[in-house]
Amino acid sequence: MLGYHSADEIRAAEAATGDLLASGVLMRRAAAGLAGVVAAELRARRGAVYGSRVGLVVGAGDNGGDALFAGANLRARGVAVTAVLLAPDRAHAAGLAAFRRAGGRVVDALGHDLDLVVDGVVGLGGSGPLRPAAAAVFEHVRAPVVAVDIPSGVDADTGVVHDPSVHAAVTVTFGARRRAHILAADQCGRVECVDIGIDVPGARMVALDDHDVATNWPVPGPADDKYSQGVTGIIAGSDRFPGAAMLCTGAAVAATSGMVRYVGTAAGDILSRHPEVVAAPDLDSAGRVQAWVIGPGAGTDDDAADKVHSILATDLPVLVDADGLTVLAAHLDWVQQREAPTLLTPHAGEFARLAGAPVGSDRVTAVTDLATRLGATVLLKGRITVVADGAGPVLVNDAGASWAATAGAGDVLSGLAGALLAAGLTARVAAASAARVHAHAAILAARGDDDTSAGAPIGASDLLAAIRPAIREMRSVA
Ligand SMILES: NC(=O)C1=CN([C@@H]2O[C@H](COP(=O)(O)OP(=O)(O)OC[C@H]3O[C@@H](n4cnc5c(N)ncnc54)[C@H](O)[C@@H]3O)[C@@H](O)[C@H]2O)[C@@H](O)CC1
Ligand SMILES: Nc1ncnc2c1ncn2[C@@H]1O[C@H](COP(=O)(O)OP(=O)(O)O)[C@@H](O)[C@H]1O
Ligand SMILES: [K+]
Repeated sequence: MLGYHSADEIRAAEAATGDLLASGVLMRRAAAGLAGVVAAELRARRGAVYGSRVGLVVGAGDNGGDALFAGANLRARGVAVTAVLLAPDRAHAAGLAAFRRAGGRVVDALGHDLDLVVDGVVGLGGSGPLRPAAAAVFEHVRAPVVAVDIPSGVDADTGVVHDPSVHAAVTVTFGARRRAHILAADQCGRVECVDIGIDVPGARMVALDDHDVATNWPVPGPADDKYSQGVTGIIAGSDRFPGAAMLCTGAAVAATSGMVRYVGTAAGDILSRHPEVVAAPDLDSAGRVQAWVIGPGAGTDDDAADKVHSILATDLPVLVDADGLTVLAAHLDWVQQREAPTLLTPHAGEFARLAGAPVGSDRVTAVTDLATRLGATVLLKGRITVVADGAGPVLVNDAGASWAATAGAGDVLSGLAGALLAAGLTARVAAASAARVHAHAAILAARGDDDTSAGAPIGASDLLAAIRPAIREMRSVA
């Protein structure tokens, strides 16, 4: 599990070091770590550090100070280092002196023959987009960028990527990861965290890793039978959308052992593809389950609404998705009154219906607020999945690729997460674990049989077929 911290948490941890901060020791450590990563990057990209060319873009604060001290360190390793100072009068004085002493050159514009560019414009102190002077410099940069702390123009806490902003190949951070490092993962590139000897508190934002997912994933034990592992109930599909029921039910079958029950009009299609599913025409004859998934392709008419109401009136864990969420938007009290766990899995449009306003740029706060208001766990879909229950740390998952942005992929996700709920995982862990396996399955499906493949577009059926391989791969690391 990796933690991600807010700018305030980092600043407090730095301040708590007292002298180390005031004397500049923290900055020297940060700069030494930064120079080490830049050197390793040069070695990897061109085979040698000595004789390579690095450009620094230096802002007015300590972020620029890090870059200048690192520049001095790189000079000592035989790197030709030039620096553009965006605010020459306010550049970090000690850093600039060290840089000059080491033979670094201050220039008006970066050369075109650089091996790497270091973005030391702004870090935690930044706000808004890159300002025009900085943007003008980066407009001509073709070399890969190593960002100091955070790519400039990216908000440290919300991960909002302003325009313009820096797109980094590598981001080097200090002491602990910032929230932007996962919320704007694509903009940050590879993130390297350098130890500078600060103590950060437990993170309020975390990401499960493959090992966490694998150890939580329910698999049958010696004493298990088909009932003991939790039976998943699925209410999905309609005459218009039978496919949603197939995808959702198929995902639940693939996710866990035990049993999946299905209620709805797509029973014929489902049984022909998944004969292990136990289907029933209505709720009364459905049999017992340990968690329900309701909504994918299920329609929004009165009958569909009645079903959502009845299911939410049970004391079982319930996952509501898709059409179920549209129904729910007019009856939020059905969720607010519940004692049992409720997991809602909206995409941005469904989120806006539930919350009464668009997600906005601060996705984490928006999801946390809705979860708190409803007393439910909310999973907001997208490249970066955000899961909040208003109580514990927010769980975030970076899909790492966007192949899952395809119709029906959400139905697969709800089947997966619902099966984990039925197996007894908490709503937050079920949601985050499902998101991670779903994302990995999308990558495997896009890659096909060829490990080296750059990938090709997939449909949700391909994603479904890759669920088991994804679980296998994750379990093999645990
Ligand atoms: N405090 C410490 O001891 C340490 C701080 N460190 C570095 O210090 C950074 C924080 O330094 P500061 O608090 O001085 O702040 P920054 O250097 O991040 O930014 C402050 C400066 O950037 C300007 N600025 C703000 N937004 C801008 C934008 N969008 N475009 C262009 N310029 C903009 C501001 O006017 C201000 O002059 C961290 O991110 C980290 O890189 C590290 O050296 C680790 C130790
Ligand atoms: N840009 C993206 N990158 C990665 N995954 C994405 C992206 N956009 C959407 N997804 C994922 O794909 C699925 C889409 O779900 P959804 O929008 O509900 O589609 P549908 O209702 O057609 O199934 C979700 O699991 C979501 O997290
Ligand atoms: K930066």
